[in-house]
Amino acid sequence: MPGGGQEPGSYYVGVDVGTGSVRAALVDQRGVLLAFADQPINQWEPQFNHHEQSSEDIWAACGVVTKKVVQGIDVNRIRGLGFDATCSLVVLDKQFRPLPVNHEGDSHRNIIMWLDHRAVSQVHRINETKHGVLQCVGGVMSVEMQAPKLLWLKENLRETCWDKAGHFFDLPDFLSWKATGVTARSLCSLVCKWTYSAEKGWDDSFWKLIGLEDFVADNYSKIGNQVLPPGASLGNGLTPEAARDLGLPAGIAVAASLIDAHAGGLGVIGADVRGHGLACEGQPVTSRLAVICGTSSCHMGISKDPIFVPGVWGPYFSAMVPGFWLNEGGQSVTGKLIDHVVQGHAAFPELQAKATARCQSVYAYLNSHLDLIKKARPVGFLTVDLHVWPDFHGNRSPLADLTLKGMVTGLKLSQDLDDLAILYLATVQAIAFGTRLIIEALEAAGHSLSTLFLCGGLSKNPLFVQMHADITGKSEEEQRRSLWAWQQICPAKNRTGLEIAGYK
Ligand SMILES: Nc1ncnc2c1ncn2[C@@H]1O[C@H](COP(=O)(O)OP(=O)(O)O)[C@@H](O)[C@H]1O
Ligand SMILES: O=C(CO)[C@H](O)[C@H](O)COP(=O)(O)O
Repeated sequence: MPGGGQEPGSYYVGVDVGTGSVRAALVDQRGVLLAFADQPINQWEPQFNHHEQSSEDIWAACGVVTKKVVQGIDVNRIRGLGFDATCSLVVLDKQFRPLPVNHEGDSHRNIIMWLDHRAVSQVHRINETKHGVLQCVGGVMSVEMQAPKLLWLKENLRETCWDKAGHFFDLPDFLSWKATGVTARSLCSLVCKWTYSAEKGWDDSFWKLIGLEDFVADNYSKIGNQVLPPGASLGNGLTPEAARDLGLPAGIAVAASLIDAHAGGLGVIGADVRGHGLACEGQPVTSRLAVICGTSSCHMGISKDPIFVPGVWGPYFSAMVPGFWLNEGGQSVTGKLIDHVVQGHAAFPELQAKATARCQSVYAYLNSHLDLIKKARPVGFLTVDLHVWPDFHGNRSPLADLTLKGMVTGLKLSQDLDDLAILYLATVQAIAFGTRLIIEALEAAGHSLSTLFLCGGLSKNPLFVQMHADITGKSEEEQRRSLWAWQQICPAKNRTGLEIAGYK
């Protein structure tokens, strides 16, 4: 039984729907992690830049992981459930059934994923309007946000999808609806991805100007006209049907959701750093930058007053830490880019065989291989003749240019394991330089940052963490002490951390 020893008073379940998998955690009332489970989810790429998922597939995966983490406990001690997910667009008809977001008419694939870049002409036209709401997303709307995708559906799938649609959800809000039957949306998703304003609500002039006056006409019922702060309790809690699906007791409290990067940012930015002799101890929470690095990387910086950073999303009020403004930098593909570069190399089969023989991940093997070939100088010098520009999927921040492409200079005729290891290193360094570019943009606009706090899959890669310290750090002393890789988020410590920083 998880947690052993003294029976805690209460349990809480958190579900994190990432790009590649669904994860669930069971924690007690102190925030101590008691159990963890993950379950892969399907992704479809029917054509280049079209990325789709299934809401039914994701909900089923949620049930697999929640049932696993509550095995062996008294489920009647479970007090609450919360969801976070990627900001993908879920489409349902008026009876809440999935609708196809593809030309094949496959309604099982009813999600346009966050990294989908199909709506290029739509987002170009939206940005050409120079409408005022664009000042809340760094001046340029991303093709990955919801308005361009909604316009694409109206212009391309009018009969098979748009005219039949009853509900458009951000994925985190779909999950809380599925759990409670409540269609209220979270302030987090609507403010960050839909142009909703916490103080003014929807801006009719924006939706009319871009050709989506449909939403204004029905008072935004399809995209949400009841908005709650993240963490607010929804309706009567978990419905009996959802309780059966998830293996949890009906009626437990279900929280209004968060986008995945915002949940990771909230968990990390308030980390309790006392007693580690770190430079950031006693520094304000606004001097911390949370970097949620997985398939993508999201750079979450908060401030007491709004800061406009050209090319960086936000400023968003109370979208992550209540009472604070949020700026979100980002790199659309980081883990995905490293996987793409490594798996596409001619020496990958040899790498895979050697890593398997050593019972290591390919990244652990590559990291040790780099140490083997680095000779006398620090490993970072191995790429003195090889450089990567990482914008293989456009530049999210701070250049905010979806047309940019990736680049590699310094290639030779050889394609052996050494070449693969050095190309992998150059890619990791390029991503760290991208983070440095985002930090410089944030600081030029008014942020004062001293420490990076990493979480997500890439924070398990010591080379990725070290290159971020080396490339973004200010001095040798600060480099060693300034980066705090928080791989195991423990809410109890973070709650204490937020109290340290003076924020309850
Ligand atoms: N132990 C590890 N070492 C190196 N890279 C890792 C490790 N674990 C996960 N990753 C990378 O992190 C990315 C997935 O990040 P994760 O946060 O787990 O998922 P998601 O993006 O779905 O939220 C993938 O690119 C994967 O290769
Ligand atoms: O835009 C987002 C957050 O604002 C996406 O949800 C995020 O970039 C995807 O996260 P991950 O890389 O963990 O799958």
